[in-house]
Amino acid sequence: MPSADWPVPAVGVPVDATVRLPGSKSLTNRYLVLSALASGPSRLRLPLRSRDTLLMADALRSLGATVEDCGDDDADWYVTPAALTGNADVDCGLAGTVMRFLPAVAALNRGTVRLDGDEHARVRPMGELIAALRTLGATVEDGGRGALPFAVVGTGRMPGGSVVMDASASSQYVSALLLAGARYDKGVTVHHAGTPIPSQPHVEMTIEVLRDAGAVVDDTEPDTWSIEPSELTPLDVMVEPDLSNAGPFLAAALVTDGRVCVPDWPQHTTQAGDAMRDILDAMGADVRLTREELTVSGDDGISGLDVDLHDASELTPVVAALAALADSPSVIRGVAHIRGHESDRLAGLCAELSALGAAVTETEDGLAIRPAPLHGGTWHTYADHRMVMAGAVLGLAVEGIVVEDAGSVAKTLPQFTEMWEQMIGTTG
Ligand SMILES: O=C(O)C1=C[C@@H](OP(=O)(O)O)[C@@H](O)[C@H](O)C1
Ligand SMILES: C=C(OP(=O)(O)O)C(=O)O
Repeated sequence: MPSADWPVPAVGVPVDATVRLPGSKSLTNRYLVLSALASGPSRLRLPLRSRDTLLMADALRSLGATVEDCGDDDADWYVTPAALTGNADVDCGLAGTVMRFLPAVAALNRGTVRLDGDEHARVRPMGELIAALRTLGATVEDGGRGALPFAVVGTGRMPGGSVVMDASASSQYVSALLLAGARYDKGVTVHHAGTPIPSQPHVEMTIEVLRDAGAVVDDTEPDTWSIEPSELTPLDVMVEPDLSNAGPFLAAALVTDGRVCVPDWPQHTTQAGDAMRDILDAMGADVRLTREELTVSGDDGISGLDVDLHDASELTPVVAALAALADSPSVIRGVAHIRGHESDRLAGLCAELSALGAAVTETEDGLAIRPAPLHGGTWHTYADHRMVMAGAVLGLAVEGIVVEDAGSVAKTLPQFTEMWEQMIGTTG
């Protein structure tokens, strides 16, 4: 994995490849948290091993849980919970799931947990979650910043109860309180008050995995979620492939008029990345899902589209790259909050696509992209894995794209550049 610049290999012929994706980041980190809070050991089969999930495993270890390799090729994780106790320093890296989920777990710990992360992690939104944790009974020392770094000072139990918060900056605030909430004395009721919560499928994912662990969750009222206090049962789960990480590979089929097949695409899933099937279809691909695999084929260019990515905002960089290569203009809406993702994705995509020759306008909640002939150049990535993936998609069609700091893709897919080169290498 290059940590420096990556000249994206151009491809002269249609790709024709089967690409097997490692496990979902969002599922792996939820399963890790639930396993560490469960009443006995759990087994996670084929979890994702990437920077975000390794940081989560380390964070839970520092609170007392054991996370060990097991299974064929040591590909699985065996997680043994323990009483959460002691003082710890947690590195959140740039992982939203660690910086949001872990404080809600740390509130159950007896001792002080100090959390910090990458430079950009310190500007990712946290304030509403910190305030909500305080309302539910936690002591959080943040020097009034409402952001990393901060410390959670725990007594070994957390009262819980009801809280109103504005989760319009990130669905992860709601997921965090629910994931830990079954272990709070009174459980948790969260009511969201604000503009519509983004990335709603991720909340549905949280509820689904909690129910798998025996939790009782009420989601019948709009914008309100309640979890009863209860034990969590140990898990034995196979982690689905990461469908958001599949996005750039599937996009390659459309860009090159080729064919890309992803085995084990789930028939039912709460992963937001599943939305890529409809997006690719709307952009002109032939998309077929069978029990065994998803196959995407392109054969006649790329159509622009008008799409609301509020529910699947992590797909924005790759969809924007496709839009810049399309035959007609596109509008991406509903993603104002991704200014608070790993980088300010709206500003970054606008600057980088414009620098290659596209006509891009940043709107209040998205991007308007008018394709134009693109030229090569450095694609800056702002330490953002999905910017690396977007640069790779552009490089399929535009000669001379150099993706800066491609190593940051390790956040969710350390093997990305090797997989990409292999996909191109399997071309006929
Ligand atoms: O809970 C999760 O696993 C995630 C929730 C979403 O966050 P936001 O609600 O902040 O968009 C998503 O974009 C992120 O990649 C993963
Ligand atoms: C937004 C993302 O990640 P997170 O918020 O989990 O760091 C992402 O993976 O696109």
